[in-house]
Amino acid sequence: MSSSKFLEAFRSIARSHADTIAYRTSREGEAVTYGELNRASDALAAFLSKRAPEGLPVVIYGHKSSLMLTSFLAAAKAGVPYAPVDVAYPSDRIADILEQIGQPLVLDLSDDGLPCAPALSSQILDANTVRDAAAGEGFCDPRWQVSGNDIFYLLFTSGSTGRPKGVQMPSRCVDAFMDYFQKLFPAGEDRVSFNRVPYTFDVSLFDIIAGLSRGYTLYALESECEQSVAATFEALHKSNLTTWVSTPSFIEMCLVDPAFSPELLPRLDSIVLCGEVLRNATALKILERFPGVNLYNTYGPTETQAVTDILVTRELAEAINPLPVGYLSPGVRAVIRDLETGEALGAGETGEVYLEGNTVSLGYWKRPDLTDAAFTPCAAPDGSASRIYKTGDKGHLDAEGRLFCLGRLDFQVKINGFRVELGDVEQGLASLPAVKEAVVLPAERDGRVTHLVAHVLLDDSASPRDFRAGQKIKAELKHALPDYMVPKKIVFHDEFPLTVNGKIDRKALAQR
Ligand SMILES: Nc1ncnc2c1ncn2[C@@H]1O[C@H](COP(=O)(O)OP(=O)(O)OP(=O)(O)O)[C@@H](O)[C@H]1O
Repeated sequence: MSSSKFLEAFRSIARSHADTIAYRTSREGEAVTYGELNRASDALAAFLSKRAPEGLPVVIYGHKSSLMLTSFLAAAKAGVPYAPVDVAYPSDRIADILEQIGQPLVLDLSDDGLPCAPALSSQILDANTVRDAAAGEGFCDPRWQVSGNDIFYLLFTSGSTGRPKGVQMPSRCVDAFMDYFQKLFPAGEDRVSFNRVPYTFDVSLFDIIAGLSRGYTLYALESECEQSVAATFEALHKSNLTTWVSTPSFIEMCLVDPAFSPELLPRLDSIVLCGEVLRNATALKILERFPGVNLYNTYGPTETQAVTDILVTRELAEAINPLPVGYLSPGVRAVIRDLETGEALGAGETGEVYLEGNTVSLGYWKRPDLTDAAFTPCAAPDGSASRIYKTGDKGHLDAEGRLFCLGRLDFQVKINGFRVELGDVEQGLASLPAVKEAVVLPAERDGRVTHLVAHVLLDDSASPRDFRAGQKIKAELKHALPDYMVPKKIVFHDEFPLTVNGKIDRKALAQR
């Protein structure tokens, strides 16, 4: 009988470490053990196996809670794909997702209820109904569980580049991800990982898949804590964290406060970052603040899950700028293709990154057009059917096989006929001594880019942020970049807005 390696690993931990806490929050007394999580997800799986419409994913709507985790596990045990939807999503986006899936069963685990028409779902079950089912005695047949090419989860991309697309991730890919990334989650007593990232963002799979298969306690922040840095720090103080998981932007926000230190997190020994560029300055600051910690840069689009990792040392961060995103997981291969000809390029040559291997998704839910545009069928080394994913990222491999991601190709614009990489302008700005970080956005009129706007954080937050400061930055930038790449407008900020996933929110910045 084929099975899910992840579920087997989780069940085995639940037997050997039944009393270990699997999930807890900063709220006193809010915790669930591995034994309880296993039992509750078995009972809910029995319920879902009768209630979930055949062939459709079940939508799990809510934020962070043990009931969310119970529901994910229950769906996988029942052989039903799950699609997490976060309460932070706007209602039209939620409606779009329900419509795209097509009348799914919805587990509404939110406090305020689903903010869109009930007619978009076949049935909506509230948190109390789900809790009652999870507290029941239903028998969970191990033969129901997802395995092989069965869809384990359906994650909708953020839609920053258009309408959200449902990435279908098969069970065998989740197993391959677990097999590889368990190494960042070494077994040990009382290991605690930071469950900060929303479940709708694939970076959360580090703690859900690698963490839960290793007996880690996932530590989540209550929603109220997420609203302020002071409350976040108070919660972190109670966390006992050993393993940090977040985007670089989120840890940068924490680093601004000197209280973010080993005194706050005395047990922290690993930091896993993913989802965005890890700047050298940030890496060095982390290593200075947390001496002895293992800092990992990891990379991967939702369509492939994370596929690279590298231990970032002080030596590496001082020697190579920008930092590599890492070595590829052994089941995955990267090919760099020329942007014009599509030809495969050699080491050191920059082009578009294509990924192929055992964690590449099957494509988008009910969108064969988009799937065909981004995925090419191919044969895996063992002869089985596989796919190559066209990432839309610019990058190169070095002679050692390390991958470098140099930004998204859709961050490329044309101004007066000149092709400009926004990432190159951002790097030019960030290399000026006065600039800590920069995001460059195109300003458009009638569908044409007229000029660039630079959004800037200054290294010294006390220095003046007036017209003259902007002129000075532009003058300095002209030494490094051609005139057409120099932004016309400089906007200073205290901090950049972040998306719910913890990435810099470029859409929100464009409104400022
Ligand atoms: N370590 C990293 N360094 C640099 N860039 C990274 C890193 N990790 C991820 N990325 C970027 O994030 C992308 C993956 O993020 P994600 O799948 O969330 O898509 P997105 O482009 O942010 O938004 P959307 O959901 O709209 O597609 C990668 O393709 C890459 O551009």
